[in-house]
Amino acid sequence: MHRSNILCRITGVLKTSCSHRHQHTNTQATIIDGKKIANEILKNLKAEVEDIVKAGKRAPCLTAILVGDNAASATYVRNKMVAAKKVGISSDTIRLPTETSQDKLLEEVNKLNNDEKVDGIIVQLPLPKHIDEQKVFNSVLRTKDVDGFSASNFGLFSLNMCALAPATPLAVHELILRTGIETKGKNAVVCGRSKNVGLPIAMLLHSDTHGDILGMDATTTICHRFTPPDQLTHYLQNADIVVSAVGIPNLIQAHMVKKGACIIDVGISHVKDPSANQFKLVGDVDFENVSKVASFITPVPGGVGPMTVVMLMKNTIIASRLNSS
Ligand SMILES: Nc1nc(=O)c2c([nH]1)NC[C@@H]1CN(c3ccc(C(=O)N[C@@H](CCC(=O)O)C(=O)O)cc3)C=[N+]21
Ligand SMILES: [Mg+2]
Repeated sequence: MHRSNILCRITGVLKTSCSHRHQHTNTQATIIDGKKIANEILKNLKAEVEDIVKAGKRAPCLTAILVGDNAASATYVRNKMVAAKKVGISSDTIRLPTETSQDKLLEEVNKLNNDEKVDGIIVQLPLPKHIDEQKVFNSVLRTKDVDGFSASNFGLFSLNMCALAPATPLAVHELILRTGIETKGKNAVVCGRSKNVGLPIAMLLHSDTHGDILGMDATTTICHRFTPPDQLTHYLQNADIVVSAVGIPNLIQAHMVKKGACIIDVGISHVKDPSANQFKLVGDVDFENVSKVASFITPVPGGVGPMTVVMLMKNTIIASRLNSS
């Protein structure tokens, strides 16, 4: 009984996607301007913070812990602090040396857990090799875990029960939503299976949209390092939505992409720019060529990155409500 229902549904999906196959004649995808959308949302968040302050409460507060001297991490944390300032969230960065012991880091997190003035805690990744990242994330108080990386938040998220979901998946969700494309019953492929990014993105794409649940009802496939190249191409050619979070420049090429697909590029790689003799930021997607096949595409930089920062601000505001009630 159940099985035949499922088969009917699958057949229905196949019929629909064949008869409505996109006849794209335009040659250029719409570029999703993550930076612009991020700035719009930041304005709304600023108004929310103003309301909190008007109600006589202190402004939400975000504290980041940055271990070591990774230049990229310092940039991302700086971007988060700039965004916090824009919306009126107070913020602080605790810098610890690379050789900081795990116990010392856990102690720092615990201090912030117990500090009533701190609403959100970020422990910036990557951490030095001698530290167990998941152990540190699990030590962050659930209601202050604005990254949503703790086992308790991840578990709740998987069950559609969470208050604090991870920021990059939320960013991807929001960008897809704002394209206005249909996601229900569409084929989505996520490249990359990291616990912080790829897996929770797949969780949002596949899950249902009942009530306040943030799902997208897409048929979702996760590809990863053990997906053979020909299979990766096979899955991608059938995908209406592609989210790539791998960190391999030009992994996603035009011939692999279905015409009219929506492409969300979460990759971040720093590659040497031969013309300027400096490093530049690139995603996983061959942007120039894929944008001739896709219907929507995010640029790197200026796509998912700025939206991730915004979602972190949104989580900090949610956390401030959780912590004051
Ligand atoms: N605990 C933790 N939480 C994170 O959310 C987290 C993390 N660790 N570790 C690293 C990744 C990466 N990440 C980014 C944030 C902002 C940009 C961003 O602002 N990107 C800009 C440009 C950045 C630049 O100029 O280099 C853009 O794409 O336009 C990118 C990436 C958050 N992460
Ligand atoms: Mg980006």
